Amino acid sequence: MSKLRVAVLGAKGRIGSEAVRAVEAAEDLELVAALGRGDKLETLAEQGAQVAVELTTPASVMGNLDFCVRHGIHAVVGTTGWTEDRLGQLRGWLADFPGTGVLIAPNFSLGAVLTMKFAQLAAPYFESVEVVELHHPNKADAPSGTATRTAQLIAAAREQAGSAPQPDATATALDGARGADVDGIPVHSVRLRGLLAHQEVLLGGEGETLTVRHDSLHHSSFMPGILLAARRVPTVPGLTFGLEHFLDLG
Ligand SMILES: NC(=O)C1=CN([C@@H]2O[C@H](COP(=O)(O)OP(=O)(O)OC[C@H]3O[C@@H](n4cnc5c(N)ncnc54)[C@H](O)[C@@H]3O)[C@@H](O)[C@H]2O)C=CC1
Ligand SMILES: O=C(O)C1=N[C@H](C(=O)O)C[C@H](O)C1
Repeated sequence: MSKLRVAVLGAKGRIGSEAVRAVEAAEDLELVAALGRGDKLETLAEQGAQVAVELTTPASVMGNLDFCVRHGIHAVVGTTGWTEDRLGQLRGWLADFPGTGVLIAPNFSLGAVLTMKFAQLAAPYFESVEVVELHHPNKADAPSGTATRTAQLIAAAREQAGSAPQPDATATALDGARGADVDGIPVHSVRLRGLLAHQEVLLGGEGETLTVRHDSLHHSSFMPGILLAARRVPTVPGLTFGLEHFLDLG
């Protein structure tokens, strides 16, 4: 059986370099390109890449995906910075190339995907919900893509359940003291040497709290999800947001 031809974009980065090793080690995948900043995207077409794993920066991801979609190269995207505007633009490109699949995963680790699911499930049953994400200090964006997505899912679950607004008597606060507001859910970002990627969802009700916590201790935690997505994305045309849809947890 022929191997799936995979390229990695952002191949010299923290997660990209781990992805290069993971693709090389997978018996059913062939690494046909490993591109860093400044390398020519044409290499993807020249090398016959079928799937591009995009792990770059919010500033680079749209240009890379524009190229991939126009060349019928499926994409698995871990890069953060997704807004409704960007998603709309990407959907527009995909509409012109209907056979092409793009998966955007705010987080490729199974534990993080389950954290989001558990938080979404629990959110309507508690009066208060806040998200704390903790990352290495080299991370460029805050809040994390995972925390943003988690808060959006929590907010949607609470709206659907008709939950009351969260109790909060704060009358004065220093800027930032109550975190960022993502769809009404406070999200707090910690940047600390020694950490990699961690998240807690704190839920509070009368006389009880529930904490859902996940820790990525090494970039290897993201690799099974990336490999699964690379294998699956050619069979799922259009835009998919969230690895849970490829895990049948959707
Ligand atoms: N979805 C997930 O599970 C995960 C997502 N991420 C996200 O992935 C992205 C990268 O994270 P890190 O590896 O920590 O950052 P990093 O800064 O270590 O790596 C990014 C790399 O992309 C390169 N790059 C920039 N523009 C490029 C272009 N046009 N073509 C090719 N390479 C380009 C940079 O030179 C750098 O080597 C971030 O947005 C981060 O939040 C990180 C870990 C897990
Ligand atoms: O930059 C990181 O490291 C990570 N980025 C993603 C995010 O912003 O959620 C995924 C994970 O948290 C690691």
